[in-house]
Amino acid sequence: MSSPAGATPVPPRLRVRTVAVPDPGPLVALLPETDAVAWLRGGDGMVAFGEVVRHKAAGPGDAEEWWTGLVAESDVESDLDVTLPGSGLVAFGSFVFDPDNTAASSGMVVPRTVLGRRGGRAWLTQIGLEADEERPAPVASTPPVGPEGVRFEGGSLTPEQWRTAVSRAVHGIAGGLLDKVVLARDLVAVAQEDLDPRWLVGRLSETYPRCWTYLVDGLVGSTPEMLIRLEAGLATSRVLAGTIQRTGDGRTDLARADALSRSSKDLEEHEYAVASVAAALEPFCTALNVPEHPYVLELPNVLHLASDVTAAVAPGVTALGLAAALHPSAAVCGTPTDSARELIAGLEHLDRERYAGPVGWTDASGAGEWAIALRCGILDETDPRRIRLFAGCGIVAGSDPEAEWAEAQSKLAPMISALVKPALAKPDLGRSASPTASPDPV
Ligand SMILES: C=C(O[C@@H]1C=C(C(=O)O)C=C[C@H]1O)C(=O)O
Repeated sequence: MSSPAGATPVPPRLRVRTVAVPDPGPLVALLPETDAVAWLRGGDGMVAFGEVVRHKAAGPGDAEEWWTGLVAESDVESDLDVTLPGSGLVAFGSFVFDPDNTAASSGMVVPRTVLGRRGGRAWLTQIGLEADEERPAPVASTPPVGPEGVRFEGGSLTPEQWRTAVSRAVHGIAGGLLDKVVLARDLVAVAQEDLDPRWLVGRLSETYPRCWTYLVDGLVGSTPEMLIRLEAGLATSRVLAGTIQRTGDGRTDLARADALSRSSKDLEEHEYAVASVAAALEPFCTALNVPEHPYVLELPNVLHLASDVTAAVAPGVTALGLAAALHPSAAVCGTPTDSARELIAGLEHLDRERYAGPVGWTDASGAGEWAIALRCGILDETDPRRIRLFAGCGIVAGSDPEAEWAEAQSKLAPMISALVKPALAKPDLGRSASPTASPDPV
């Protein structure tokens, strides 16, 4: 079932049943071969399958309106003794980066079956139209198959053209046109056989347990950046900007983390991103906490400057509503937003589609998580052997095109490693290499 963007059809009546279940083991092993949805982090999360309702949304704001109507019409029963975010009625979605410059579309899907785990509790939700019969519980499917013979094709710009685009952006910044712009590039991977997204989800979630690994409508990746998570009135945004590649040598990486936390170029780039998130959150909050200094987030491939912005939100505010207000942040677009968006359209020569847009889920209470779709690829709908990978870099006055190229390459590494056997990525050490480390509350 679907509804065109902009129309307001009568929402269907949904019957939703959530029951507590014994620990189902690794969630990723339960993904079916088709119609699979995944949202995983450190063993917790949700896997979902089947499709009861689909909504082609114009953006998160329109999706919020549609969702409110659907929730009002649904009949939800749960035997859980506590309310677990994500249990009961839930929808997953992904949104394009720039609706004015894409051939792709945004959408939300209500799955038929959801298996979730959080903090040692597991649940099963089954969703159907009122007239539907009871469905049997899911059974494990065949094991995922790794890709063979993957080759890579160049993206929409050659390396030289992309570096020239970066130089032009630096020039524009020096000329006072704008302060920061994020430029992305793409790379196409082609396997000998159809790609199995479950394999990619498995590899990504295993290698990047501190990131949010997602699979929604052929968009697959593992992002370290949380646009907005809302739970029990508390909103959290993990803002990243400012990056340095890891070398694999502990001492060198420690020195790099130290250098990153003192780099004026990276701190400036970070400041724009934090300011954009704080300004967008402000109207929805009763209290807002913006850390004064970033910490260094350590991932297997890169180190990032990171700030966790937290806010107490006013009653009635939802995760989707906040995502609508926050996207696009300066972490993936630039400052000022409109000039950056215009420059991106002029310089990138790339349809970002859903790369760098919000991806995540909402539940009936309005709680949810909307991450920024980074470190990802979009499976080709017409040729399932192909996937387009994306990565971008924040460009400020002090950016060097050669260094930005290398940075984008290291941001492509998670997807490239997941596609190419055996594993290339190093394990996540699960701690910060930074002398300015802070705990990991998100
Ligand atoms: C744009 C990407 O990443 C963003 C840009 C960063 C940077 O320029 O330092 C860091 C994290 C993200 O906010 C990407 O991964 O594609």
